[in-house]
Amino acid sequence: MTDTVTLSLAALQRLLEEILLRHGCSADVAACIAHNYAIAEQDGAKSHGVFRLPAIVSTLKSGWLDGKAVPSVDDVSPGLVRVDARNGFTQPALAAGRALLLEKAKTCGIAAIAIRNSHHFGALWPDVEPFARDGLIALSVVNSMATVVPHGGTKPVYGTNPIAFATPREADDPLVFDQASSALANGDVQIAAREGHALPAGAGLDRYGNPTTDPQAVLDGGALLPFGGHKGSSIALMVEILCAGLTGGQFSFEVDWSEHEGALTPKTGQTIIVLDPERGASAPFRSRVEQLLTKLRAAGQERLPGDRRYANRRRAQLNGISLTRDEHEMLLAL
Ligand SMILES: NC(=O)C1=CN([C@@H]2O[C@H](COP(=O)(O)OP(=O)(O)OC[C@H]3O[C@@H](n4cnc5c(N)ncnc54)[C@H](OP(=O)(O)O)[C@@H]3O)[C@@H](O)[C@H]2O)C=CC1
Ligand SMILES: O=C(O)C1=NCCCC1
Repeated sequence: MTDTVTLSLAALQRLLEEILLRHGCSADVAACIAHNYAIAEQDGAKSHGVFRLPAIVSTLKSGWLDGKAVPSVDDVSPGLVRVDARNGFTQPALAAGRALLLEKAKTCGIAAIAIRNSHHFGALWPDVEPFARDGLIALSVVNSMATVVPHGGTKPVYGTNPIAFATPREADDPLVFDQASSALANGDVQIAAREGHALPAGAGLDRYGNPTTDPQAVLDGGALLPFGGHKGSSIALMVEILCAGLTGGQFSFEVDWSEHEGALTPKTGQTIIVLDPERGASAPFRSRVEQLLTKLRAAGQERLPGDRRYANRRRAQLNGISLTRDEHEMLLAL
């Protein structure tokens, strides 16, 4: 018996959809979330692919997250869409406001969507890459639950607060980066604990505020550090302000699921700003992007953000998505 099971994207998506339907999601929500986690797995986002399904199921069972929520979309101004996810996942809330956001960005050249009362438990690039495929630049931020200390502090206040950016290119796939503002994503700490790997130095603190490379010590009441000291800390601060202050959602430190045993997803907010480069740029935008990327390659940067992910995607499109037998059995059990 082999140690892996290979599935097509469609087959993985169907399996995830069935799990979500069985645990109380509506058909629309199940399809949207299954797509999101299947493409994350396909592109090699191990920390935000099928790995997340047990925690999603446990959260749905706890009653903390509403898998049937119907988002409400509010056309606030020529440049702003607000969406109340009504305690559902973020991705269906984004899908509900997306057409209006695109229309505004095309009309004004710039527009934003501010989503609140929303649970984002996945990777951010699936949110921004499609905007770049529609010819727009997109910048997105999400906050989560307090697991990251501010620079110089010992108590967690921030989430791992990722930021993602996508821009169209001349002929290639969009250029996309998507990164936590902490030294590591919490998902990678969980994977390190499960697999018995040490964390890199400078990523975590134990419950007493001492530096540690033990992932379990970080998970048992410890915390993560921002990447790059005060610089990552300020990015996490900005993410909180854009995701909670602006949207009306909660700061990471306000997330309180204590009355919902088994809850693991953060109810916070997400903001995405999109720009139409055809309206704003002073020179042909896409060729200017290519000039910069050519210069980076010439300067010795062999790998651009997104290269690994696109390579995984191409491999999976040819050969299917490979899950370990344990991962596949975990999904079947759910
Ligand atoms: N929902 C939430 O609240 C949270 C979600 N996350 C998600 O976790 C995922 C992982 O985050 P994180 O661990 O910080 O990401 P990584 O550090 O793995 O990667 C960050 C970015 O840098 C790129 N990159 C990595 N290595 C190189 C390199 N050597 N040269 C050039 N570019 C490089 C990656 O491209 P590539 O993709 O091609 O490897 C990616 O765009 C993200 O998808 C994020 O959205 C994280 C925190 C919270
Ligand atoms: O990996 C992380 O860090 C997180 N991912 C999903 C949401 C919570 C934080």
